Amino acid sequence: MTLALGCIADDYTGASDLANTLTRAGLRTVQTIGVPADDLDLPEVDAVVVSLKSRSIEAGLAVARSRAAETWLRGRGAGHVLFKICSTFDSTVSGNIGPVMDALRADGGEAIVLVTPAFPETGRTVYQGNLFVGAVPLNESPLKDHPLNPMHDSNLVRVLARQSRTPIGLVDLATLSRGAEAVRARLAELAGKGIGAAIIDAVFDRDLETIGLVAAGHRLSVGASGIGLGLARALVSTGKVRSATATGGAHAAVGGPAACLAGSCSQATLQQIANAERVMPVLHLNSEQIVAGASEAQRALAWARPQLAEGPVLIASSATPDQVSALQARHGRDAAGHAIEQAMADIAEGLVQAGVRRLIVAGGETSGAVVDRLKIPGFLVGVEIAAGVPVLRAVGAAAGEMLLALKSGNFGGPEFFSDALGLMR
Ligand SMILES: Nc1ncnc2c1ncn2[C@@H]1O[C@H](COP(=O)(O)OP(=O)(O)O)[C@@H](O)[C@H]1O
Ligand SMILES: O=C(O)[C@@H](O)C(=O)COP(=O)(O)O
Repeated sequence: MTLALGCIADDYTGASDLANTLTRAGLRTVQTIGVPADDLDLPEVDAVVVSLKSRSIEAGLAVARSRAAETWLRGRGAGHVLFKICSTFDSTVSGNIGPVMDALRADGGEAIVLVTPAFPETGRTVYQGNLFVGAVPLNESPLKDHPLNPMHDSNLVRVLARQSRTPIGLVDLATLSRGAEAVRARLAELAGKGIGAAIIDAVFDRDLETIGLVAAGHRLSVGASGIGLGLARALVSTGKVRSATATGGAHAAVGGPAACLAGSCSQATLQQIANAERVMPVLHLNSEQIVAGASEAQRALAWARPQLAEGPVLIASSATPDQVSALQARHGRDAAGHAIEQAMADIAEGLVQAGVRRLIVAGGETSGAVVDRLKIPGFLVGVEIAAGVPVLRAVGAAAGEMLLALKSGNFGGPEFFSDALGLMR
């Protein structure tokens, strides 16, 4: 297998979002969980997205894991590596976008790296280096209340500079609108001043195509699905990849009981859970009990098991920003998040033991904990449920044939759970 594009995603929902985008743009793509073992049977593909759970871990560990993924991808011929981050630039002052970018840049010997979280299809646009989520700047969006990495600054040049060892520059929309040569000239100018990374504006998909053409001439780029789209289109338009329809075998039905788990506390997910209450039984977990070590997972399983034959169920820990802050004030942010993620993993494991073969998980960190517990080494990409969320078919899972959907907290329409179930047969 010789890869046209190697990708390292800092969480599992983000990885499936990118794998979906690359697939739709004509690249045969597989998503792996971590660096694949040598005996994992991967199909012939153009792109591999290695999923890491590295967004919220200690920066040194995120760097080490990202480097291991990079070595594997480059070893399979990937001339370009995309470090996939969140379209809302989820990170903290200590990382992990800056430290990972710095390390991969040093490894690849890149003078300057293009960085953009723009993903216009989901309302993420960047103008003058400021990230907008829909109509509002990042710091006014629901991301200001994220349980793990609240975002309080929409100026990404500033945000990345705080995390990175290199000075950060800007390629603005006016330059971008003059085309690929103008962008290359601006990058050369910035690199000449010792600037090692540049946030690049992007508002429309056509902007991403210009960015993709320029980025494809480099060894590394950093961004969300939008830059993935640009890179994929560049690889197809320059003939480096022959456009494919879909990776074979991703679409067959698996049947069996279905369940949904929600650990995301995003506004979008809270609305989706409220709407799901009209069409399926929903259990709201007691997060205080989970953190106290009580057997909430067993209670949830006892509640779910007798109902699985009747239809799908949804189990949620999701809470409003005030409730999340109150729990964190009592137990600490990391301890609360970790305990709830592990409870979700316990529940997922129990559900699969009870026969569930179609599983929808809302939340990136939550998905990471669940997929790790289920020991799923990789996914093929199936149909798109909503922008950034495909149906995934597990490859090499301990439980055998399974379909999953890993939903970024912020993605999906108001009826996401029903929409997903309708497509996961
Ligand atoms: N009720 C709650 N109180 C505090 N934290 C919670 C609660 N429910 C879930 N969490 C934690 O919030 C985090 C949500 O992150 P994640 O799953 O990545 O969702 P998103 O995709 O919205 O970012 C996880 O660490 C999860 O365990
Ligand atoms: O780019 C995005 O917004 C998503 O692909 C993503 O990374 C999702 O992260 P979570 O919101 O933490 O699920």
